[in-house]
Amino acid sequence: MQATVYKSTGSWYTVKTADGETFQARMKGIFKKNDDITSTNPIAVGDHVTIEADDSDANAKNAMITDILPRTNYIVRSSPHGKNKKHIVAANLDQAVLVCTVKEPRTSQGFIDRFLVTAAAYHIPVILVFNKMDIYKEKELEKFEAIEELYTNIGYQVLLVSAKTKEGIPELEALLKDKTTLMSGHSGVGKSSLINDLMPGLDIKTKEVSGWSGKGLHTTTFAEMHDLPFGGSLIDTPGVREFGIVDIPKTELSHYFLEMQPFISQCQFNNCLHLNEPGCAVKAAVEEGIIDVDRYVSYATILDSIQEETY
Ligand SMILES: Nc1nc2c(ncn2[C@@H]2O[C@H](COP(=O)(O)OP(=O)(O)OP(=O)(O)O)[C@@H](O)[C@H]2O)c(=O)[nH]1
Ligand SMILES: [Zn+2]
Repeated sequence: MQATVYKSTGSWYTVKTADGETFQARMKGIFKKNDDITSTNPIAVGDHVTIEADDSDANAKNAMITDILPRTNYIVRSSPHGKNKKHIVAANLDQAVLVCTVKEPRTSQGFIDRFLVTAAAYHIPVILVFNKMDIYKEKELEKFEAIEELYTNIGYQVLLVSAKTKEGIPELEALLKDKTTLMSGHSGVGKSSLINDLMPGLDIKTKEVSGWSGKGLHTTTFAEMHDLPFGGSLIDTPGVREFGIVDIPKTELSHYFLEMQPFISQCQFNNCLHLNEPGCAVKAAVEEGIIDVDRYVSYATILDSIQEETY
C-alpha cells in the first residue's frame, strides 16, 4: 500500500493513504535509500512510502514502512547533531512559501535571499508572503512597492497579506490549491495564524511575540503536513530559522540568483566569482542598475560564508 508521511516524531511516523486512512508507522529494519546525502533522518514529511498494515494490536492502526519511493526534491538544513550531517526538512514539494514581516519581527533581505538560493538549488519555486500588513501606516506601505517590484521582476510571486484582517488570504488560497507547499519563516512572523486562517478548525497554537526580544516563542516542534480544505497540503516546519547553504560551490552560487543568470556566460572568466575580476558582466549589470545592488550584497555575503575548503 502507498502512503504519504504527514508527521515524524523520531521513530514513529504518521502516514496517510490516498483513501485518507491514517496509520502510525515504523520503519521495518534499517534501509538505505536516497543515500545521495548523509541525513540524520531517513524518512521525512512529504515522503511517499510503501507500508504494510500491522494487525497485531487490534486497538491501534499501526503499520510498517517497507520502502521509500524516489523523491522529486527535498529541502535540508544542517543538523544540530554534527557539522557534516543534514536533516531533511521535507520532501516532494511543489513550492515553498516564505512568510516574512518587515517589522515585529524583521525579516532581513539577507535571510530572504539565502532562502531563495537554497530553494533555487533544490528547484523549488518560492512565493514570498509578507504578513501583518495591517500594522503599517500609509507611508510605510511605499517600501512594499519596492520589495514587490524587486522580487516580481526576478520572477518570484509576492503576496501581501494579513492573518488578522484576512487581506490577501483568498489570493494565498488560490496559490496553494492542489499543491504541496512548505511553509517557512522566522518564529513570530505569523505562520500559525495563517495556517489557522487557511484551515479553520485545526487551531494551531499561536503565542504572543515576547516583548523583550520581539521574537516569537517557539511553539511548534515537529514538521507536519496538513490537508488543506480546498485541496492541496501544507507542510509546517518547526521554527526553522535558517536553511544552511549546502552543497553549493562558490562558482555556482550566482546561478541561483536568477537575475544574474543571463550575465554569467558573458563574464571574461568562466570561473568568475563576480567580485573583482576584470570583464565581469554581473558587476557591470549591478553598476548599470540592471541587477539590484542589495541583491548583489546578499550574493557577496553568502559567497563569503561558503567554506572554501569544502570545494
Ligand atoms: N497585527 C498582526 N499580528 C499578527 C498577524 N499574524 C500574526 N500576528 C501575531 O504575531 C504573533 C506571532 O504569530 P504566530 O502565528 O504564533 O507566529 P509563528 O510564525 O507561527 O511563530 P512560531 O510558532 O514561533 O514559528 C502573534 O501574537 C499573532 O497574533 C497579522 O497579520 N497582524
Ligand atoms: Zn563575473
